[in-house]
Amino acid sequence: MTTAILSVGSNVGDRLAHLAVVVGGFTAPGDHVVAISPVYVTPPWGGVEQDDFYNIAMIVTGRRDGSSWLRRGAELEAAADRRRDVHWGPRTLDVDVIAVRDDSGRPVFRATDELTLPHPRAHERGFVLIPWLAIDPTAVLDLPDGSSPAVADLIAALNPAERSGIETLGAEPPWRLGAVR
Ligand SMILES: Nc1ncnc2c1ncn2[C@@H]1O[C@H](COP(=O)(O)OP(=O)(O)OP(=O)(O)O)[C@@H](O)[C@H]1O
Ligand SMILES: Nc1nc2c(c(=O)[nH]1)N=C(CO)CN2
Repeated sequence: MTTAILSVGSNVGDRLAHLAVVVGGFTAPGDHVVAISPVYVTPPWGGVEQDDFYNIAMIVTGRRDGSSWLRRGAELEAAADRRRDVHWGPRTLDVDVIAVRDDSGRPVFRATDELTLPHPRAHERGFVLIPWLAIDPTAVLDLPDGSSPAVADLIAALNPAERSGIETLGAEPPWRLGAVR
């Protein structure tokens, strides 16, 4: 049994419906959605001019290792007709595995092209950190060097430009809001 933090984003088509594919997508025996953040409207990160994203963070548990969380994310991306065109460009659905813990709560580290854990750019992305903090106010990002910066401190350390413009969506999403654990 592992616990994963997922970051989910969409900026093409029906953004809420695409996020809902992931919210409802952990149906295998043993999978459990522990928490879902509010939906945040976030300006595009990474320098490509494109529409705003809707982003959420989720905490999920299941009988999966890191690769299996990544594979399930890719299946759900495919269900939303995700195409890989422009690097950091527009997409119907993107599922990133931010961090994984084993059943003893120990962080899982990986450094392969297929899967790097924790996600190597998580610490610099307001669209990942702000939703994550909303469902786990004591969250830390365990790093391979042994440090564990608090997500709240990583947000405080962001360039204000990386933080500004990230707002919760006013409308209620089509699933139950908030931390569910
Ligand atoms: N922690 C991770 N979460 C998701 N994908 C990862 C991770 N580590 C490595 N990858 C690999 O990254 C590849 C490219 O992913 P993708 O096309 O979604 O990149 P991106 O979302 O454009 O950029 P970024 O990786 O910066 O979020 C995937 O095929 C996957 O194998
Ligand atoms: N705001 C925002 N910007 C992004 C996002 C995202 O999910 N949200 N995903 C990207 C590719 O991983 C690139 N840029």
